[in-house]
Parts: sequence; C-alpha cells; structure tokens
Amino acid sequence: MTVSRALTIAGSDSGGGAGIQADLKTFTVLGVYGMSALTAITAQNTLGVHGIYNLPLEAIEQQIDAVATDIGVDAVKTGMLSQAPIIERVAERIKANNIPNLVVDPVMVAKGGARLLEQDSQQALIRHLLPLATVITPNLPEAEVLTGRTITTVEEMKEAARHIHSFGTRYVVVKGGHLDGDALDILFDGETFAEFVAPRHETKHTHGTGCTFSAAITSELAKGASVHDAVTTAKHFITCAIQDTLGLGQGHGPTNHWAYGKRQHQLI
Ligand SMILES: Nc1ncnc2c1ncn2[C@@H]1O[C@H](COP(=O)(O)OP(=O)(O)OP(=O)(O)O)[C@@H](O)[C@H]1O
Ligand SMILES: Cc1ncc(CO)c(N)n1
Repeated sequence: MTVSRALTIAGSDSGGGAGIQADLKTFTVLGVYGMSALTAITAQNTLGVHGIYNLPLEAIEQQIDAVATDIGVDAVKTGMLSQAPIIERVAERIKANNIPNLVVDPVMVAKGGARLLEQDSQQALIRHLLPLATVITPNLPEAEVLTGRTITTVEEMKEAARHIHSFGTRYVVVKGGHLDGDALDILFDGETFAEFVAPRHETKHTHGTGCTFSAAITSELAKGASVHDAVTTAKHFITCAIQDTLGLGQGHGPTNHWAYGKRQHQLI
C-alpha cells in the first residue's frame, strides 16, 4: 500500500482546535499520513491564548530534517511561525530537503486577538517563504497586512490576490470568512480567478477554521490533486466542519473534523 505523506510545520494548540492538532486530525480524516514539526507551544483554549513558548531553531530544523530524510514528504504546510528567524530557518530546510507542494497559511492573529506573528516579521514571510510556496491562504486581515490595503469587497479581494501573487507564490486563496454574506473564497493562479462559495453558518465555533482549511488543501496536494481540486475538497471539508458543530468550550469552540468523513459515509 502506498500512502501519501503530509507534514505540518506549525504551533501546538493545547485546546486541539487549531495548529498542529487541527492539521493532524484533518490529514487523518482525508486519508493522508500526517507528520509534524512544532515551532511553538501555546497554552490555549476556546477563550484565548494564555502563553506562547517558541522552540529553539535547532529543534525546528531537526524535526523537519528527521522526517524529510527518512519518511519523505509529499506536501507540507506552514502555520504559526512567530518570528523572522523561524521563518528563515523553515524556508531554508524546506528548500534544502526539496519538499514539494508548500501551502503557507500566514497565521498572524488568533481569533481572540493574540498576536501569533511578531509585527516586524511579515517581511520575512514575503521575502523567504512566499517564493517557495505553491499556495498561500490569507484571511482578510492577513491579506490587508500583506498588501497594506483595506479589503471590504470581492473586487478588493481579487486585487489583493493579484498583489500577493506578485510576491512569487504560484496560487493565492483569499478567504472571505471575515466578510458578511456567503462564505466566499477567491483562488487566483496568476491569470484567472475561481470562486468557492458556501452558505455562512451563524456560529461562534470557528476556532481553527483557517488551519483546517489549509491542512485539507495540503492533504489533497499530497495525494496528487490539482490546486483547484484541492481547494474544492478543502472548502467542502471546512463547510461540513463548521456546520456540524461540537459546541465545546465557553468561547470560540473548535470545528468538527469528523463531519466531512461522516457525510461521505452517508453518501455511500
Ligand atoms: N461562518 C462561516 N460559515 C461558513 N464558512 C465559513 C465561516 N467562517 C469561515 N468560513 C470559511 O472557513 C474557511 C476559513 O476561513 P477564515 O477566514 O475563517 O480563516 P481564518 O480566519 O484564517 O481562521 P483561523 O484564524 O481561526 O484559523 C474559509 O473557506 C471561509 O470561507
Ligand atoms: C497554534 C495556533 N496556530 C494557529 C492559530 C490560528 O487559528 C491558533 N489559534 N493557534
């Protein structure tokens, strides 16, 4: 049996809804073998981030090298990379190990407002990681930071996608989860736009939606899907995960990573 292998380079969310935990759950449900390189440990729950402990650069590097040189990686995603030196080291190890299919989720701020990327590190992301990326998946506030422009309409999402594409990534997905109305995401390949729409579900349980969405794209790329098909599946996956809420915690609860698998079984 050959299995597809995906690696997440991201922070740990003790609450299990975002970060490494969300990524590994998503990989598993989508039938991909999941591996992890931790960049930071966060003490976190549905109410907020209570502590952030970055790991030493050597520890991050060793984890990436260990899995890449033995097990192999078909696709990789990055999540929380909180400081410029971490971004630089991660980019260097992805390049040195020739890891294909890089999905960059440019995590900057947690749902409760805590900063997960230090303010002066955005340039490092643009300079070192984006030229290696197959896809970047900013939400609206992240796209605003990357472009320096306010985004309030679908037309402005498209302009932002064009701008971010010029940093060297092959595809850009601008997520419209933070706009009103339907949950509309834009995919730009440098020439044409595609739109992915789902009905907005009224819920406060959206912790880790971005991590889960980008992990689903990574899973599908690991299996050999095109970027367009990977985003189609990821949109379906996150829509199911948001709709079929678990209702956990007192704040922004996690999404339901089983929901997509459950729905597939019901269709069989
Ligand atoms: N209430 C909702 N109903 C349906 N889809 C949603 C809703 N909120 C977000 N989405 C979808 O979820 C995906 C993730 O988008 P979102 O903008 O929430 O990411 P994010 O802000 O990076 O998440 P996080 O920072 O919590 O990880 C997108 O496909 C978006 O359209
Ligand atoms: C560890 C971690 N990564 C990413 C996010 C963004 O949702 C979060 N809240 N925590």
